[in-house]
Amino acid sequence: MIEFKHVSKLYSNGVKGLDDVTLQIKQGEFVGIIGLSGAGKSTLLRSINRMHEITSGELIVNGSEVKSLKGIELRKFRRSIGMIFQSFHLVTRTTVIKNVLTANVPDMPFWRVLLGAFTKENKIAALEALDKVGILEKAYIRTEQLSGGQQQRVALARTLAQNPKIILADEPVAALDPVTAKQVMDDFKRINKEMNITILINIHHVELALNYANRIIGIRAGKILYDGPASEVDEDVLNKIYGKEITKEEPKWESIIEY
Ligand SMILES: Nc1ncnc2c1ncn2[C@@H]1O[C@H](COP(=O)(O)OP(=O)(O)OP(=O)(O)O)[C@@H](O)[C@H]1O
Repeated sequence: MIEFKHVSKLYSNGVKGLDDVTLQIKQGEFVGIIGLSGAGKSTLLRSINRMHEITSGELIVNGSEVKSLKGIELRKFRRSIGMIFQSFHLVTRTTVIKNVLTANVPDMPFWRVLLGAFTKENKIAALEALDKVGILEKAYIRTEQLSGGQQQRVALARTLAQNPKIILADEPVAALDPVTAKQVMDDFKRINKEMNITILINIHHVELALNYANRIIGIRAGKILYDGPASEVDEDVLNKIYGKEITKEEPKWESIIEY
């Protein structure tokens, strides 16, 4: 359970990243966070694993008050939350499996890290994670030889190898073409359903958000303007979030519906 109670985030330049946010997200939910550029989507997402510090209010994640975590506790907490970025964050000069195995580094003795001596269990877990995202056969290929979509799947496998309860994905498909974006969203959906991992995705593409997420959080200037089922997001809700005329079906995404 993720619980925001009257959470605000004031950046040092005076910008309100979050403005009195109160919401609860239960284990296993698939949430799409939408809003204009600069609305506060990343701030909301990144406050959950304390990449951003909140300035007031209370944020409780799986029973831990995020603000008060320190040292080993904070590291352990962060390990229970996977993070996926738009730009994959992989070491492309090395193999796919080595990238996935790096998920274990924080728990390994230093000598093992130095020697790159991963245990048999680590390797099996890495291969299982690659299997879950459908790219097991790429395990021993250099990562740079993979397409953008495949690289995002490697990033997802690395996160899964960490056994997270929550995955935070910050614009995970923004750098991908529409067809590949849909495939990566399918991976998120499957992982959410089969493993009951909570998924929170920041996403610019409204139609993708509505098709994949069960719940939509619409944010504007740090304030939550909509929080409810994806099925109830209509054009009035979108106008409120975006402050302009916007339709549910953006033309450029039409092609992938039929794909
Ligand atoms: N480190 C920072 N220092 C000062 N202001 C910041 C910082 N990070 C973000 N902001 C400001 O806080 C507001 C919310 O930013 P945030 O990155 O959360 O928005 P976003 O909705 O994720 O935008 P985008 O879709 O462009 O990524 C913006 O006005 C932004 O300029």
